[in-house]
Amino acid sequence: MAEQPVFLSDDVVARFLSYDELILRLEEVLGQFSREDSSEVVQPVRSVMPIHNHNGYLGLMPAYIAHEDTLCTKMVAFYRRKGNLPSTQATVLLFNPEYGNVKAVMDGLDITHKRTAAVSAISAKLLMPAQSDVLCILGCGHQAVSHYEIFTRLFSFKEVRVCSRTLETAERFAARVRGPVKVFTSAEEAVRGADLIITVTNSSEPVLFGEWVKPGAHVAAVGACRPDWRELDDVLMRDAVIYVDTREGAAVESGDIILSGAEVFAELGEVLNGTQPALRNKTTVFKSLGKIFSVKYRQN
Ligand SMILES: NC(=O)C1=CN([C@@H]2O[C@H](COP(=O)(O)OP(=O)(O)OC[C@H]3O[C@@H](n4cnc5c(N)ncnc54)[C@H](O)[C@@H]3O)[C@@H](O)[C@H]2O)C=CC1
Ligand SMILES: O=C([O-])C1=[NH+]CCC1
Repeated sequence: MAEQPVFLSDDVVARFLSYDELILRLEEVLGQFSREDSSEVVQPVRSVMPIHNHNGYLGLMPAYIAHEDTLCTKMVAFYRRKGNLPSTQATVLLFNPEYGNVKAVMDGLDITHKRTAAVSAISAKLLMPAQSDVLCILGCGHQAVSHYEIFTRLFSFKEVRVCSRTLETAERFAARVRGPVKVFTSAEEAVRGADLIITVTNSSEPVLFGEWVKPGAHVAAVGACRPDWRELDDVLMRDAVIYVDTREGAAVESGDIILSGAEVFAELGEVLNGTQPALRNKTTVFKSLGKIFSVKYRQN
């Protein structure tokens, strides 16, 4: 009989996750995923089901890495709502690939926050202007915190600006993070002149407009993960070079790509593999949807 799965709570998972390890691991997996001749990393487009009564969605995200025999899935529930209820919940199951039994059940919230921020940081490493002094974060929720942590750890900015839907949320964020932050009440003022812009809102309408964006800036667009949701306007989508985590996912899930008709230039993994260039001198957008995901867990 199979052993009982272990359960790892969010605080235990948080203790195991380091940004440095995550970046190395995600660069490896993004590259493997994007190799045309490779079935090493199998990750179908997630299936997403609406939770009608609660303005939410449940997404199933299975992944299999053949060369290391890792089989796992994340289940993520995400909501568009105001107030104190959480906007995302996630659980990760790690399987024994030979028998199909579950070896570990992990709370997936910290994984979701840190993994997403780590992939955005990889996009910035590849695509942000060589001289990047000003970081602007639009949206001040959970993802904003993990993005702030990793971006200020990896890069040196002269100024970090934030703006959210309400001044109160932005001020709460500024009080929570360690380090200087300039709170703006106008998104336009926060964005103008920024070298790197991160959108981490739960908005379904554009919050970032091409007219505001400095030529050559890099945008990591993390919210708007539904085909009818937007964070970026048509002008930005038309003028920027668009990078994604997976082309198939972008074609069915990203409202910014589908509704603007923008063409995807490359997957981040293709840039990491050297098969597509990092056009650092152009205005670039990395549209993140959250696909590349895999878990290794050693019981000892
Ligand atoms: N791409 C990916 O891999 C992932 C994407 N997400 C998405 O990222 C987004 C953010 O997630 P969380 O931080 O967990 O959500 P959250 O609910 O903690 O924070 C959302 C923030 O957006 C702000 N906001 C809403 N409308 C705004 C507007 N018009 N202008 C400025 N700020 C606005 C809210 O005030 C709040 O501070 C969500 O859309 C979520 O679904 C979440 C996980 C992974
Ligand atoms: O990958 C992820 O966890 C999510 N993507 C969109 C909402 C949550």
